[in-house]
Amino acid sequence: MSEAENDTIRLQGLALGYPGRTLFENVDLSFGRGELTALIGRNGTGKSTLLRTIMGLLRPLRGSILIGQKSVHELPQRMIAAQISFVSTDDVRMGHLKVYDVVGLGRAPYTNWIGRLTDADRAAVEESLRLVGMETFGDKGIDTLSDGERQRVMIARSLAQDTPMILLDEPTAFLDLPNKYEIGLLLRSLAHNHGKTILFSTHDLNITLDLCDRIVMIDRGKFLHGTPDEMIANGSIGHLFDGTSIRFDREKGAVSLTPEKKPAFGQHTVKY
Ligand SMILES: Nc1ncnc2c1ncn2[C@@H]1O[C@H](COP(=O)(O)OP(=O)(O)OP(=O)(O)O)[C@@H](O)[C@H]1O
Repeated sequence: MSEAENDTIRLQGLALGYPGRTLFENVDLSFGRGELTALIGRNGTGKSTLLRTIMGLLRPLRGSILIGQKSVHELPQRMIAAQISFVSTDDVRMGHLKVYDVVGLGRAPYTNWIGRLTDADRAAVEESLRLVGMETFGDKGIDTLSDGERQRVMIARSLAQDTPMILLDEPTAFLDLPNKYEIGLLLRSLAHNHGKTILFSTHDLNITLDLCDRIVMIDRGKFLHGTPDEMIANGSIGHLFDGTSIRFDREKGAVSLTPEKKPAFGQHTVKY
C-alpha cells in the first residue's frame, strides 16, 4: 500500500449512535491526504460523535473506520496517537501548565515511560510553536492566554504529535472573525503545504466555504459531501436552514433573515 493510502481515514458502512438512538447509518466515505475538510451540520447531528469515534474513543453501532488497512477499533491507543491527533474543545482549559509543556504533551507517543523530552522532542515542540506563530509564548501559563492564543497552542500540540492526520472539534468556536480566518488559513496551509489530512467540525459557514477543499455535511441522518462550489450549487448548503428564519443566498454565498422576519426599521413612532 502507498504512503498516501496509509494516511487516509475510511468510513465503511458506518452507523453511529447511543443506546436506543441511531444518529446515522450506512455511511461510506474517505478523507484524503493533503485535504482540508469541514464537517458541518446543525446542533446535535453527530459531528463530535463521529470525530470521537474516529479517534477510537467511542464504538460504532455498525461498520468500521479504517486507518490505512486497519480498523481503528483494533489498534492500541498508542498506535492511533501516532496516526491521528485530536484537538477537542474539552482540552482548552489546562490548569497552570506552561505553553511549552502543553505542546510537549504532544510528544507523549514518542517519549519513554518517564515522559522526558529528548533533544529531538524539544526541536519538534519549538518547530510546532513556530508554525502556529507562538514561538515567544513558551514560558507563559496556558491559563493566561486568550482563547485564540490557546487554540493555536492546542494546534501546536497536535503538530508536535507529528501525525499525518489531525481532527479538530470546533477549533474556531469562541474566536473573533479575524482569528477564525487565521486558524482556518493555518489549517489550510498544514493540509496543502505539509500534506496533513485535516477534518474539523465547525458552525462557521464563511470559513467552510472560503477555505476548505471539501465539505461533509450531516443533514437529518444523511451524509452529503462535495467541494464548497458543488455544495452551494446543488442546494445542500441551503438545506442547512430549512425550517428556520434564515436562508442561504447562492449568489452572494451568504445567509440572511427571510424577508418576513426582517425588522422594519424606521417605522416606529416615538411618543413624547
Ligand atoms: N454520551 C451520550 N449519550 C447519549 N446521547 C449522547 C451522548 N453524547 C451525545 N449524545 C447525543 O447525540 C447527539 C449528537 O451529539 P454530538 O455532540 O455528536 O452532536 P454535534 O453535531 O457535535 O452537536 P453540536 O453542533 O451541538 O456540537 C445529540 O443529540 C446528543 O445529545
